Amino acid sequence: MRVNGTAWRTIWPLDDGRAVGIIDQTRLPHAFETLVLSSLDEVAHAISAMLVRGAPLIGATAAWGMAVAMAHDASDAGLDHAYQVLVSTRPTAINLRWALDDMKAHLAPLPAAERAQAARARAAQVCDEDVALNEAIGTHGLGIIRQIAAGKAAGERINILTHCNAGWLATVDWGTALAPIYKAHDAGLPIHVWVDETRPRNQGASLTAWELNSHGVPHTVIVDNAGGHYMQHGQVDMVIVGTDRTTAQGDVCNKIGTYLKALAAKDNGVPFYVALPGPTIDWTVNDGVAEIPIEERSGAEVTRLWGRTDEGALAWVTVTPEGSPAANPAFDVTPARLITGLITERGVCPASAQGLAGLYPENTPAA
Ligand SMILES: CSC[C@H]1O[C@H](OP(=O)(O)O)[C@H](O)[C@@H]1O
Repeated sequence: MRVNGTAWRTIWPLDDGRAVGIIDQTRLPHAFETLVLSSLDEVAHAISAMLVRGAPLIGATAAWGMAVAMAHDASDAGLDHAYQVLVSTRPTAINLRWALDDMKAHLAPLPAAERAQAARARAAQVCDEDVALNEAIGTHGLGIIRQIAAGKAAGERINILTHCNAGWLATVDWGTALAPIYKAHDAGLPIHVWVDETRPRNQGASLTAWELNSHGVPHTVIVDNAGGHYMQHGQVDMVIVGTDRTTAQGDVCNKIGTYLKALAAKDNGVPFYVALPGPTIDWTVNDGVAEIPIEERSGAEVTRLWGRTDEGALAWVTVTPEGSPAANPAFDVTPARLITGLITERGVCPASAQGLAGLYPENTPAA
């Protein structure tokens, strides 16, 4: 995506794959800073500390983490160690395990001397594939937005609510939930986006708003608790969110608060769509609430906020009394029954085993 006229991806190889460059997303929106990750541990920290985040980007970063690791130690022990370090960084987004399993399958059969080059090539392919998947999601999602626009007066604003950040910053490029929005905006449709701030890490207020600002997409940042109110007052034409893991039955695990948005959408007859790239489907689980591990992050993410002071300094502030404990589940699961449709790179389908089987027949067990 372009930032001030310069085309960016969220991650890129350096030093012939012995290092990778990233955008440090913990510094946005107040500072656009890049970092060089030149060791397995630096890559692992970038994922666990959310310098990079978003299911597809976590997978892509892990793939590059394997390439960086192979450049330093391509032995069988080195391969296993790299896998274990990276797979333990964050538990919920299935893209992490998918990418690591993919890399290990490509590398394990090779002689150690060939692994570094093979890892670089496969990691680059994972990134290019992600970009293509997301652009295809954008195209299919644009069709949904056009259908919604057809039901409104010519030129009437189309209001879309999104939660967290599932934009190009959450992927290698294009994004998932925001890809249809970029396509619609670029096609000249009168799009407006309600941006959930998305406590506690404020991926909406800090990242989605920054993305939409950079691309010139009209938007309004709102508190997480305002979405239902706008739906009740006919101010939301559709909801579109991302996903960190979708089950074979169509249950969707996404940023905490997504489930509540889906309940409000159902109650108000607002179409609720999930942008879903194939690698985010976990074909081994069915019941998302029972089976998907929910990451519990530090309570300090709830009790403290990072931002810019009126004097322009970047600082942390504490918003709770000393001694007040805080709980911080990072995701929740939206049951398939609350989802209008899944927007994938292969087309749009119902959130159901049958819907997914129709688009991904190679992954569904024979009847
Ligand atoms: C395109 S998937 C983005 C997905 O990832 C986010 O989680 P996090 O920022 O903690 O990595 C959020 O669930 C987004 O919907």
